[in-house]
Amino acid sequence: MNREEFLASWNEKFRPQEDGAQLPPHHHHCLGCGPDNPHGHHLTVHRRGEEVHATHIFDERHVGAPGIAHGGAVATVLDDLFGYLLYLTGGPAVTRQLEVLYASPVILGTTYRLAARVLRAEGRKLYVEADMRDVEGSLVASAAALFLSVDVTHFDQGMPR
Ligand SMILES: CCCCCCCCCCCCCC(=O)SCCNC(=O)CCNC(=O)[C@H](O)C(C)(C)COP(=O)(O)OP(=O)(O)OC[C@H]1O[C@@H](n2cnc3c(N)ncnc32)[C@H](O)[C@@H]1OP(=O)(O)O
Repeated sequence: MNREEFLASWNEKFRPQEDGAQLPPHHHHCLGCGPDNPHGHHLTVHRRGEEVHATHIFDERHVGAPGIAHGGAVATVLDDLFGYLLYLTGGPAVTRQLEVLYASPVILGTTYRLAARVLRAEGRKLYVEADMRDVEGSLVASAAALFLSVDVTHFDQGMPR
């Protein structure tokens, strides 16, 4: 896929998405959600009203302390989930600042439920928050982030020359 096709395919993702819809991966090799990334989390995300929701199980590829997910892997999933809110806000943005609260260990092989929402938008700034809970509903992690909207040409910086 050349540069023009790549950027066009991303623009296409920002069409309005119905409530309940499964949202498209950012791209096929995205670490958070790309189906073709063997090291990735393969996150599957749905729109639920004005939130985005996912269910996730961390595995041995994400290990930190034995049997427990690495904090960076947890942050990756939360950050990627924030990236799905962009389908609701309607345009590309990138993480400028991310803060994660680790409330309790995230156990490998265990199902967790994640939800993210936009708190407010101020010009280019998008303030977002997310939580991750076990199936009983107890909080295991939460995150707050500032995303800044960018033009699609921002992503040109990473395109092969
Ligand atoms: C086609 C699209 C595809 C979409 C897919 C995308 C998702 C991909 C997958 C998603 C995966 C998940 C996501 C990922 O992994 S995204 C990947 C990780 N993130 C990045 O790579 C971003 C790297 N950073 C940058 O490129 C630049 O810093 C950006 C572009 C973000 C801003 O550089 P720029 O030069 O443009 O901006 P600025 O410095 O003039 O600042 C602008 C304004 O912001 C204010 N400000 C700054 N900091 C703070 C702060 N902490 N609290 C409050 N305010 C703050 C600042 O004062 C100013 O305000 P004002 O003076 O204007 O009022």
